[in-house]
Amino acid sequence: MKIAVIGTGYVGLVTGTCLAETGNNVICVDIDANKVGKMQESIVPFYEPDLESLFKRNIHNGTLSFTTNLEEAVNESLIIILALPTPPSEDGSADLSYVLNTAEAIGKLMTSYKIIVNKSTVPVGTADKVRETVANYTKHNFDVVSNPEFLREGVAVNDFMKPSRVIVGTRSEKVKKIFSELYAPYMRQGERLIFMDERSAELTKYAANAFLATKISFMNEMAGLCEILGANVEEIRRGIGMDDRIGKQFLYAGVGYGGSCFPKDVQALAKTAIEIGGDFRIVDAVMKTNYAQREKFLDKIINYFGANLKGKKLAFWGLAFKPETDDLREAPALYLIEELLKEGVEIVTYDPVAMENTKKQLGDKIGYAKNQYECLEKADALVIVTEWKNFRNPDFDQIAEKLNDKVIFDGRNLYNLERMQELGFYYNSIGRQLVQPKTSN
Ligand SMILES: NC(=O)C1=CN([C@@H]2O[C@H](COP(=O)(O)OP(=O)(O)OC[C@H]3O[C@@H](n4cnc5c(N)ncnc54)[C@H](O)[C@@H]3O)[C@@H](O)[C@H]2O)C=CC1
Ligand SMILES: O=C(O)[C@H]1O[C@H](OP(=O)(O)OP(=O)(O)OC[C@H]2O[C@@H](n3ccc(=O)[nH]c3=O)[C@H](O)[C@@H]2O)[C@H](O)[C@@H](O)[C@@H]1O
Repeated sequence: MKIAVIGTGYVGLVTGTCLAETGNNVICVDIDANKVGKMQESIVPFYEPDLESLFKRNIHNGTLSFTTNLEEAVNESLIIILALPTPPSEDGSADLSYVLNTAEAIGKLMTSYKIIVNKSTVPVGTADKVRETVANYTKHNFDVVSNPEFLREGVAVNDFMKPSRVIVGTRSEKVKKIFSELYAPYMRQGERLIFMDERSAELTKYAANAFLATKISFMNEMAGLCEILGANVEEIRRGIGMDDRIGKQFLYAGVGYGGSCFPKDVQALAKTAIEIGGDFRIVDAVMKTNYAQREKFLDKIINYFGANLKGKKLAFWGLAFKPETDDLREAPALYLIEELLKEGVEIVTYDPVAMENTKKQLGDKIGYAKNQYECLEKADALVIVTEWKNFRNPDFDQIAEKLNDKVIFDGRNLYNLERMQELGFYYNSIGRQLVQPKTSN
């Protein structure tokens, strides 16, 4: 099928590449000429594991191409997928200007029947707004489909190629037939393809993200209880996760969820509830807990140093909002760094892939180490914010040797408490007992 994907971010480029991989002809459009130039030279413009080989293969095969020219893409395609940003507006609702401006442009440019697909995360009623907008500018027939995306950064290709489900919001039988064919290569006998009305599809996306965020905030609250009651949140996680009704995933306590989606989508859902005259009390609590969680972690560091905080040097392992991505949007590390800088703390960081993006944001306000051990040189404590694999089993002798004091604040519970006790570290993690070096008397 001939497909245009508008917006080549994490969602658009992965979608375009994976659709090309199964034999479609995909033309990707982006407003950012610099980015398009890179992609035309076969350079993937961001870090996403497993994307590059598919991306290069399909460019080479001629099934994947890039342009800044929307008209060309609209003319050549039957299906036009919008994978555009929907950032939070000042009041917390989703900003639909990218989607609606593009809908207007498509309406003006189209010269035959098109299927306009919304893959961006958008509030209920957006499909209707897109339909109205396009209709204002064209006399040609078209359908508008809500096809929310559930991929995760870091495993995006796998999530697209083997989706847990694909939601297609449409009432058109013609579109259902076309989408059954389009998604057939990614389905096991089609049982994961779910058709519903557009409004339900739009709300399903928010329900999924808000529910996952709720699991995380629940566990973060539980971690707070564990610290006071002398329990271990990792045992609670294992103990409840074995129950299939609860499930093992998204039960990891930490420094609070970040990323470009959970914070904005949970907030947008709360805003939707307010707009219709109600409120969504659970979602409000989820947001509060999430912000409190990173503040609590910050307080642990501040309280440890007390009056001596100013002038201390801290080593940060991890900057991205989660491992396997260079995305810093709403990354808890950035919040912690900004707050500690205000306290006069010196910060040196290491992240396997997010350093370049961090430099763009923070410049020389912080230091950037070549590797995780250089980062520790003469620091007063190590702060772990992202659970990259290479932080999981480090050389503790080097850590002890390089740090001024054997002090670790671990926002991701990477290490075993007994081991840290044996090694003589001060080790402050999440929802587990504080480990302090034994004092000899
Ligand atoms: N990042 C993720 O993991 C997921 C994101 N989503 C949703 O998908 C949507 C897109 O998200 P991301 O891919 O993260 O965004 P992104 O910010 O990574 O990429 C958006 C792209 O659109 C381009 N763009 C902006 N205006 C344009 C225009 N008028 N014409 C053509 N291109 C334009 C930008 O230059 C950029 O390359 C959002 O609604 C998001 O909530 C949904 C599922 C997962
Ligand atoms: O709408 C979106 O954009 C996407 O948002 C999330 O994907 P993503 O933001 O890439 O990352 P997640 O793996 O969900 O992690 C989000 C945040 O939650 C945190 N998290 C996750 C799981 C957990 O148990 N504990 C926890 O603190 C992570 O550290 C991270 O900061 C969803 O998982 C995707 O299904 C969805 O498509």
